[in-house]
Amino acid sequence: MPREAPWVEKYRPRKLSEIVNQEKAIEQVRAWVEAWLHGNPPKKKALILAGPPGSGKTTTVYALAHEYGFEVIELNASDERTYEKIERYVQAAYTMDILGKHRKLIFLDEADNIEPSGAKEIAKLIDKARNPIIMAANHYWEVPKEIRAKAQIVEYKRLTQRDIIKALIRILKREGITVPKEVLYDIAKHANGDLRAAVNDLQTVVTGGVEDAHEVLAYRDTEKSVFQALAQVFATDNAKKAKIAILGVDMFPHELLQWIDENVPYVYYRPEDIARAYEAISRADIYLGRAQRTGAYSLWKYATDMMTAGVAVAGVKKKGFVRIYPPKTIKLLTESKTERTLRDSVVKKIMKEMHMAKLEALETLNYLKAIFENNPDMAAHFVVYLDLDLKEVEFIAGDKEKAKTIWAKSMNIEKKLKREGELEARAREAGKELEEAKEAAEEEEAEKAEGETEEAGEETEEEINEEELEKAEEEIEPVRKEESEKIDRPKKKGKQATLFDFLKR
Ligand SMILES: Nc1ncnc2c1ncn2[C@@H]1O[C@H](COP(=O)(O)OP(=O)(O)OP(=O)(O)O)[C@@H](O)[C@H]1O
Repeated sequence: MPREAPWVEKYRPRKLSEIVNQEKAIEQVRAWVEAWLHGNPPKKKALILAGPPGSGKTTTVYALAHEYGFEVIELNASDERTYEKIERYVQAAYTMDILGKHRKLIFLDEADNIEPSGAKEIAKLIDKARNPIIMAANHYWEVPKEIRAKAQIVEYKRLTQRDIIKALIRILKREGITVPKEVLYDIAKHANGDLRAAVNDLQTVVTGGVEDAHEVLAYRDTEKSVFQALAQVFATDNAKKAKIAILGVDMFPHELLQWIDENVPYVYYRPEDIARAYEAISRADIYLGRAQRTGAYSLWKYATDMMTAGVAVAGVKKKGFVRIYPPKTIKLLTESKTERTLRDSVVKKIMKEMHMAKLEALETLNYLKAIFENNPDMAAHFVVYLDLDLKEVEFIAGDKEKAKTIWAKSMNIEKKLKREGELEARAREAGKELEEAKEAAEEEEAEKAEGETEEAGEETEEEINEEELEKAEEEIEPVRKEESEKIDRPKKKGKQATLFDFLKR
């Protein structure tokens, strides 16, 4: 069955006037481009359209080209050969030539991704440009400053939920379909100002059946970045772009692998391409297995490179809209949500108690899983140290029976610690008594030396003092003994504690 064109392309506005709620930006772009066309190139020969994803920047460039008769030369800023390519085009005449070819407009997307090393050269090219250069960026301040200095900024607003709903209704009318109002509200809310995300969600919901809409959107909310990241991985043939796409996805590599694994057959259609993609996946799987067995987590990087870049370049992709499916192995939505919540709460505890950054804490959690699986005694110490609850222990151990054993052991440690606390208090008390007895004895000694007391009285008092001393010594002895047997706990506060603090013991 041929796949339908993505609605984000099908319904991309062709005219500047159709672009929603960016009037001021459009006005600035028009004035700038008209200056070029009137033979009076603006002082700043480049524009930076800056604003959130899915707010209409790319759409503006193409609508502008359409209205004013430009040919768009689209270049990607992260491409290593960008400089060479721009150089080729900036010097081309911008007026229509006698063969009736279009004027050229250079569009440099992701200008916040330009290699800093090339920024100076590109800035020089802007000075020499004979064609309009328009750049787009989500983060204006991440565009290299040499380039910012040469370009005029045009700001794009984040679209409101109202703008998004209006745009979605327009699409539905043209498709001749209706969708319940609540679903539209839900989509607009989840989109967070990104109309591209909203249109993709609408198409997903309509294709998959409106009855599942709420579930799909809820899933999408928690897994937002993975849907977006995978759509990017599967849309590119560029290894570097595929690797960059998954940065910031809050997931372990083996989870991500399941997602990629699930979606390969929907992206490729030729058997040899599917085989190549699975070859990359199985190599990633081998790296992950090795990392798990040996603890060499640096292998994660190779694994993620294989599953992203390796899969992205595996062959010819199907054309059109890519719907990303969640892996079947992550069964019920609720289950995965609970697991995620548990994982987050454990990671937070590791970060707090061990003074670690999130990434490090995630890695530590991996070690903890191995410890909980193989060494219940050590695991029990971690339970106490991190103040984990039973659910969290079950999550880390991955097995209810193991979790019970660890939990019972941790209770014993808690009890011991509690006794230790009491003993410490008693030792402090006994120490105090000992001090007092010593002081009294010393006083006595001094009095005796001065010969100011009677012999009989001296003896009685001396006997009492010695008795007190002995009693106090007796009391303190078991406390000292217990003290020396006390469980060693790594210091909680101050310097970052590592797993090695435990493993060294
Ligand atoms: N202001 C808008 N008016 C109408 N449609 C819009 C608007 N903004 C975005 N869209 C729609 O959303 C989709 C994505 O828009 P566009 O490619 O222009 O986003 P962008 O701002 O360039 O995002 P990014 O920074 O991610 O490249 C397009 O299909 C377009 O139809």
